Amino acid sequence: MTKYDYDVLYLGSGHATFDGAIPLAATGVKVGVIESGLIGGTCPNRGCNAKITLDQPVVLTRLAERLNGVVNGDLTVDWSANVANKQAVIDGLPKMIAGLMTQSGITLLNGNGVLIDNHTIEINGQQRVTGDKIVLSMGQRPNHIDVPGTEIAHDSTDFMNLKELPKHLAILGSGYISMEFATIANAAGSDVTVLMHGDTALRQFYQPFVKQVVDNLSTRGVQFVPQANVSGLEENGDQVIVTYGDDEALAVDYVLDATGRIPNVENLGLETVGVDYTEKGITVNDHLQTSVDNIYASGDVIDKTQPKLTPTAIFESKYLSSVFQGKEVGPINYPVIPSVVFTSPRIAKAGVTVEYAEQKDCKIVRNHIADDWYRQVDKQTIGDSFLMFDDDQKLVGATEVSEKADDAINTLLPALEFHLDAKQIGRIVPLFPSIGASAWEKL
Ligand SMILES: Cc1cc2nc3c(=O)[nH]c(=O)nc-3n(C[C@H](O)[C@H](O)[C@H](O)COP(=O)(O)OP(=O)(O)OC[C@H]3O[C@@H](n4cnc5c(N)ncnc54)[C@H](O)[C@@H]3O)c2cc1C
Ligand SMILES: NC(=O)c1ccc[n+]([C@@H]2O[C@H](COP(=O)([O-])OP(=O)(O)OC[C@H]3O[C@@H](n4cnc5c(N)ncnc54)[C@H](O)[C@@H]3O)[C@@H](O)[C@H]2O)c1
Repeated sequence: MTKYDYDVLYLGSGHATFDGAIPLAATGVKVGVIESGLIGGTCPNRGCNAKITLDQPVVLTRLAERLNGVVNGDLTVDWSANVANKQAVIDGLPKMIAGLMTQSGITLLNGNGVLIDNHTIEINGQQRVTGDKIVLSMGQRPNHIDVPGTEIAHDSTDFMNLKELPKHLAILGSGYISMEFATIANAAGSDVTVLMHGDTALRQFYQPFVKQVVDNLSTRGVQFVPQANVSGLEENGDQVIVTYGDDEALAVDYVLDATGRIPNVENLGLETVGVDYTEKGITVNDHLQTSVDNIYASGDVIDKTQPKLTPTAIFESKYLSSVFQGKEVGPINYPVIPSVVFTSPRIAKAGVTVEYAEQKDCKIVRNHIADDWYRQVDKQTIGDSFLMFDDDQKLVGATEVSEKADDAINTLLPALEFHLDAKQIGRIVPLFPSIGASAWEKL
């Protein structure tokens, strides 16, 4: 019997918590989860699930565009209906996730938690609860650009809730959110200007592929302003004047600040308790343990080299769950974590990058996959992939730009993660015809 209220107490209820906390509680471990906002956190409520629902009509209109003449009639995206559909898809998720948690025996505690000592969290300055072990999984929040008038700009959550599409939209930054939302807004008819920080969009992805996406968006009317150096935002009636560059000004109806996300580490008592952190998040060792022995961290709030994505948060929460069940004693051993930007076409990647492979003299195979007969079924014209192999001819990296890049990279993950050799690859028989078959035949 523990002398604490809970064996494990989590701060935050996103993927960094619930994927591991649910199986943990199901084993009889006493688990509490403190959440100040919507249960489930960013991904289901204002991230992945919401965004991919808004993106679905883009996929459909692009498909209809490619098959024009085979399919007749112009498709248009109704923004308000798209937002309403998104809401209908995600509305039930907090309740569903809360149900899974409580059914497994987790106690949900509503409110803002602050560490008082290494075993105690105070909720809303009133109730105090204790845990033998504490897991910090507070995630991140949107950055606000540091210029006069920054409060006029909106974040991705605001944007996804807009009832009406802005006629002219300015997006600050050219990372994931900027490029995905530029794609969605442009397809729905908005006049989009992307004000870039430097010269490159989507720095984490292979730049020749990024160029194909940027060029495609440009032909569709999206304006990209490199080195924009935004210096201020000012309201002018219904419009916002964005000043940038050498005294240039742009009048728009709406500004989306997509200049990154910052970890939630302030005003949480971390200093009081002695939990170390940097501006990139909480410092952990290879057991996801913070500088305080009984306090762990999981998900986006960690300062780490792995991408701050849902699959990483899920893997970390499951790892901690195993540690707390006494199953796993070794350090965390991250698998290959893929990433994708849901533009149209999409860019996806996993394993070593093309640049790394070039430096290391790996064998690099380029495939112009738009030539594949299966990609011609829906008339894909943009489609390239690079496959990187080590000296033993084993796949160590892959990246693709295409409408189906997410499916193609997903399908290659077993080869990457388990270093499959030619004989093992020969034992994989994908469904035919499929993206899987098309991807495996290149190995
Ligand atoms: C617009 C957008 C689109 C995205 N799309 C994708 C995608 O397509 N694929 C992908 O893999 N990733 C995507 N991501 C990233 C993904 O959402 C995150 O990596 C993931 O949600 C991280 O989970 P987490 O549990 O670490 O943090 P979160 O889900 O952010 O959960 C943290 C929780 O902690 C709570 N909290 C914070 N402080 C306190 C406190 N003091 N007391 C109580 N509760 C607190 C918060 O309210 C929140 O609910 C996207 C993100 C955004 C913003
Ligand atoms: N498909 C996905 O998996 C997906 C989609 C959306 C978000 N996410 C996650 O959410 C995170 C946040 O997304 P994001 O797009 O906000 O961040 P990001 O890090 O991808 O991009 C931030 C952009 O803002 C620019 N920038 C930074 N400081 C600036 C400044 N002062 N002025 C102007 N521009 C500036 C950067 O150069 C970059 O282009 C991502 O890093 C990712 O972890 C993932």
